[in-house]
Amino acid sequence: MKILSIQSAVAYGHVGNSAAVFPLQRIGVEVMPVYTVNFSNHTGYGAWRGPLIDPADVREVITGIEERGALATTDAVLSGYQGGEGIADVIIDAVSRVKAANPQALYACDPVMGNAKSGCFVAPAIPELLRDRVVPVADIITPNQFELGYLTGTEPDTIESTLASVDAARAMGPSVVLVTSVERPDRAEGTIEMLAVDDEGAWLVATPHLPMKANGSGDVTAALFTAHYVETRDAKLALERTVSSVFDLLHATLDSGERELQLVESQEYYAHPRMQFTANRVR
Ligand SMILES: Nc1ncnc2c1ncn2[C@@H]1O[C@H](COP(=O)(O)OP(=O)(O)O)[C@@H](O)[C@H]1O
Ligand SMILES: Cc1ncc(COP(=O)(O)O)c(C=O)c1O
Ligand SMILES: [Mg+2]
Repeated sequence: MKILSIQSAVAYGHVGNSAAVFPLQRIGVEVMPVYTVNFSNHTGYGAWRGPLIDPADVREVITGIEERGALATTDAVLSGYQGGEGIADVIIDAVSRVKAANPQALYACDPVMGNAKSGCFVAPAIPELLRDRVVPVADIITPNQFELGYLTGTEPDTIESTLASVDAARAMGPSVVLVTSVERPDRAEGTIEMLAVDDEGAWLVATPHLPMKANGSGDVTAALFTAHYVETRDAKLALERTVSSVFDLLHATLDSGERELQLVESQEYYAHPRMQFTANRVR
């Protein structure tokens, strides 16, 4: 499998492509990482250095890949943190070029905006661009509950209202929706959930809620889910593999006492997910 992954890069730590590429490679995916920013570290530190990449330069890199003939064998495009507002058009254009070369290819958009705790952490124009231009051309989206609410102008809360928000998102274009960090009021105490919905149904999986918030967990989640879904076209199985790997990665990170994801140390959890959680059909 080959994935064109258009995301941020950081030198220190693991978010964006610096979180997505290695787990994908470890499960055997050929990744073509294209960078939208080249930062020293993620923005959660409050201070960082390094450039946003000019959208024209991002486009050039993709054109160069196209000239190698690689788009015809690209199975998926994955996009995440965009940095500047000019990147949305570059992503949309890349998706149409990949789909022209390989009509079977899927586009997975992780609509990175923020989360319920920190609010929005991207440039002000990005959420609207995602909602109005990018998400409508996606096949798969992987919002957290906060991002799902923004995209659909709803307030997902219970399982019923979250499913209704997912239906609103699916009406915008994407047929597959993975909602991360679902925190419905009536969940089992001490748990956090993830919900995957496609044409075949909807599945919810719960794990213990660990006392931590690691930047990049969403980026690893989006990458693994995309690869597993593209491989199996089975939302339940893709969800169970993803949640297994991500939970063990986060647990190892918590145990380490480090702030950054223990991405490399956790490599066996991607290659051989323990499958310790079962997803339940909710529709
Ligand atoms: N504190 C936590 N405890 C357990 N799992 C977590 C925790 N934080 C994140 N996760 C897992 O990682 C997934 C993606 O993380 P999330 O925080 O939703 O992404 P993002 O960083 O994009 O907001 C969640 O759905 C959940 O499965
Ligand atoms: C440069 C960069 N890319 C990506 C992300 C997305 O991280 P997350 O997976 O926590 O949504 C962040 C968040 O801080 C970031 O600063
Ligand atoms: Mg995210």
